[in-house]
Amino acid sequence: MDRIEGKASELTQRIDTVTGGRRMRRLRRTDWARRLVRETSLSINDLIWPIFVVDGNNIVKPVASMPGVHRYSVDRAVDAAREAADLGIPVLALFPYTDPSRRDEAGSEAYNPDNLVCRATRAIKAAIPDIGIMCDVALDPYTSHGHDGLMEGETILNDPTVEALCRQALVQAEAGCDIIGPSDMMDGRVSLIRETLDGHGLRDTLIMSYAAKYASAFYAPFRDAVGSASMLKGDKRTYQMDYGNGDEALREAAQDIAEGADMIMVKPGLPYLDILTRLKAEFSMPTFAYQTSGEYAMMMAAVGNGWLDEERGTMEVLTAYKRAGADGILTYFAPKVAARLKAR
Ligand SMILES: NCc1[nH]cc(CCC(=O)O)c1CC(=O)O
Ligand SMILES: [Mg+2]
Repeated sequence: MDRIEGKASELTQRIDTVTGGRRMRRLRRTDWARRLVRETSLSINDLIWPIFVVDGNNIVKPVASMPGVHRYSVDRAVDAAREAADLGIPVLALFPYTDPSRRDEAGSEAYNPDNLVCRATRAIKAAIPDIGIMCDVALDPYTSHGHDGLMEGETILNDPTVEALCRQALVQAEAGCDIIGPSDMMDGRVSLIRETLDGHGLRDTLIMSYAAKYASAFYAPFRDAVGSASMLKGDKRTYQMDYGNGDEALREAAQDIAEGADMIMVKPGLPYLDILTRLKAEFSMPTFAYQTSGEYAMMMAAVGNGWLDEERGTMEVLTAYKRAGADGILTYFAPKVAARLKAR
């Protein structure tokens, strides 16, 4: 009775008046309450781990601009896949480092059925059949000019590139790749890739299109990792999207979905969370985000300097991706995050 009749101080009365007595901090007081009302949680099932593969044997070679990230020879990529499967990571995305000697103007190594990515796919599938394998479709790891498409003078040709991409997707799918990820941003490629796969009886191979892929400064360390940084002449702004545009991402995604994409992706991630939210709200498709090499490098540089706590930083950022609408995230932090989530 005392408490009910007890008079709060004048300050408390004023705060009760402005808040209507609804004190927001009540739900934040304890760990159990915070966990109870948390709207979004990150799980191991949300993670796709991109790894770099390289020719040779028993090689695990660090990528200088991405502390903690390595290039693996096929045998060691199989070990990485086993580690990923043991952690419960659903999918591994493979990217090849291609020696300059294997590159040409046409990027023809892209559709060599025995190229590095196909060999890695076959080896991983044979050893660990239950992990999903995703392969990038774009010519940049294979071209001597570092572009995603075929070049004529200064122009990146759309239609002849699409033909090459179809051949690339086919050798990857035939090698056992589960998810084809066209990252090239040519027009019409999703539909022609679907047609090619179906025409070869590969109706179960999934397509995750890089639907909204922006011309970004945040790919720089990746280009180092696949060896195209020093090759690249000019930039990719005639095919990747302009970072000032949001509506265009909706039109891009609408096209890719109409053409048969099973899943769509936004890339980069952190500077484009608004795009992620809009695409998820508009299309209700399985929607993914790529936490790019530049985002990874930025965070790891701060971690290396002692300016950012890696565990807290990664959990916060990856959860933010999910809150924004991502069903999953391609992230170089995947194995570390999965190990921490598993240990909880
Ligand atoms: N088409 C190639 C490709 N696929 C994925 C990335 C970037 C990945 C990353 O930065 O982590 C790129 C680079 C680019 O478009 O130049
Ligand atoms: Mg498109």
